[in-house]
Amino acid sequence: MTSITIVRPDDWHIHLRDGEQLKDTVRDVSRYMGRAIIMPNLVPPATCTETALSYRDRIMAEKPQGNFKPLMVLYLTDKTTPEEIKKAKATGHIVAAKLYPAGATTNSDSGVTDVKNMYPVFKAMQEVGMLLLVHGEVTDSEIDIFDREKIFLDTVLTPVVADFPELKIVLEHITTQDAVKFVEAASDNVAATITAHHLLYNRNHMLVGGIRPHFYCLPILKRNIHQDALNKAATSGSKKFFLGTDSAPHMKDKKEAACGCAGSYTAHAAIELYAEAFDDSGAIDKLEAFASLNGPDFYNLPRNSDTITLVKEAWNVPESYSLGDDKVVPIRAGEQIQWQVK
Ligand SMILES: NC(=O)N[C@@H](CC(=O)O)C(=O)O
Ligand SMILES: [Zn+2]
Ligand SMILES: [Zn+2]
Repeated sequence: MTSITIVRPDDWHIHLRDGEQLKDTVRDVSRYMGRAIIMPNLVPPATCTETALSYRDRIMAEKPQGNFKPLMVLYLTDKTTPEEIKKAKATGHIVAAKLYPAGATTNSDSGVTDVKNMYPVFKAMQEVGMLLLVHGEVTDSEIDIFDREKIFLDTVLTPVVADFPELKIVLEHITTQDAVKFVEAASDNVAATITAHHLLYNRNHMLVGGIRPHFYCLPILKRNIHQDALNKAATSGSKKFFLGTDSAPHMKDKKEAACGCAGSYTAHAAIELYAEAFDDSGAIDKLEAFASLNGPDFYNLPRNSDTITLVKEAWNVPESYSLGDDKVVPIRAGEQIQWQVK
C-alpha cells in the first residue's frame, strides 16, 4: 500500500452556495481543507463588505469541521468603488476581489462590462494588497467557446498585467496550454489555480458515447493536449500553480436538463481526486507543494501547521449526495477513486 503525508491542503477556489445547501457544502469543504477561498457569485452576489461578512457568518454558523477558515471575496461590478476595496481589506476577512466578465459564467450577470472602467479599483487593490481573482473568458457571441480563454488572455488580461505590475492576480481554473504559458511567462505576481477535473478529464470524457452533463463546467473541458499541459504545470514544481477545485454544485435536475447549468461537484473527494491525478502523472511527490504550500505562499498567509495522510486504497463514490432539499451528482458518481484520506 502506498501512502503519503502532506501539510494540510487549502482550496483556493470553491462555491459553497447559500441557504439550505450550506450545511452540505460546508461539511464537504471542511473535511480536509484548512482554508478555502469562497466564491461570491450568490444570488444576489456578495458585492460589498457587509454582504461578504454576513455570508461568512452563515458559513461559520454551519460549524465547519476542524479549524476550517473561510476566506472571503468581493464580487466586482461596474459600481465597485476604491473605498469599498479599502473597507473590505481592513476587515481582515476579505482577501481578494473577483472579476467576472458580465455573462461569462454561472451568476455573473452583475459582473464587469469593461475592464478599463475598473482601473481605479485595481489601483486601490494594488495599494492595499488585495488579490485580483479572474474568471478568464471573453463573452463575445461570435467567439468559439473553446477559444474564449486564450482570447481573454490576449485582449483583456495582458494589458491589466502590464498596467498593474504590483497587483497580485490569480487566473482561476485554467484550462489551456495557452494559459499555462501565459502564467509561466508573467511576473511572480501572476499565478493560477487548476481544478482536479481539468487534470483528470478532457472534452472526450464529456462528449464521446453520449453527452455527460456533470462534466460540463466553465471554462469548458478542452482537448487532451491542454489536459497534458495542465498536468505538466501542476506537477512541474513551479510555485505559480496551486489547488483550486472550483467545486460548483448544481441540483441534479438543473444539470440533467435540456439546458444544463455549468459547474462540477468535487468537494466530496477533492484532495483524493488530485492525489489520483498526480499519481497518474507519476508525480505524487509533487502533490504537497501544489496542494498545501504554493497557495498560502502566494496569498502571503502562513502554511497550515498540521498534516493529513493519503493512502492508495480504492473506494466507491455514491451515486449522489444531499444538497439541501435536493441532490448533487458528484464527479465519479457510482465509480471508484483510487486514493483516500486515512
Ligand atoms: N465553473 C463553473 O462552471 N461554474 C461556477 C462558476 C465559475 O466558477 O465560473 C458556478 O458557480 O457554478
Ligand atoms: Zn469561473
Ligand atoms: Zn468557480
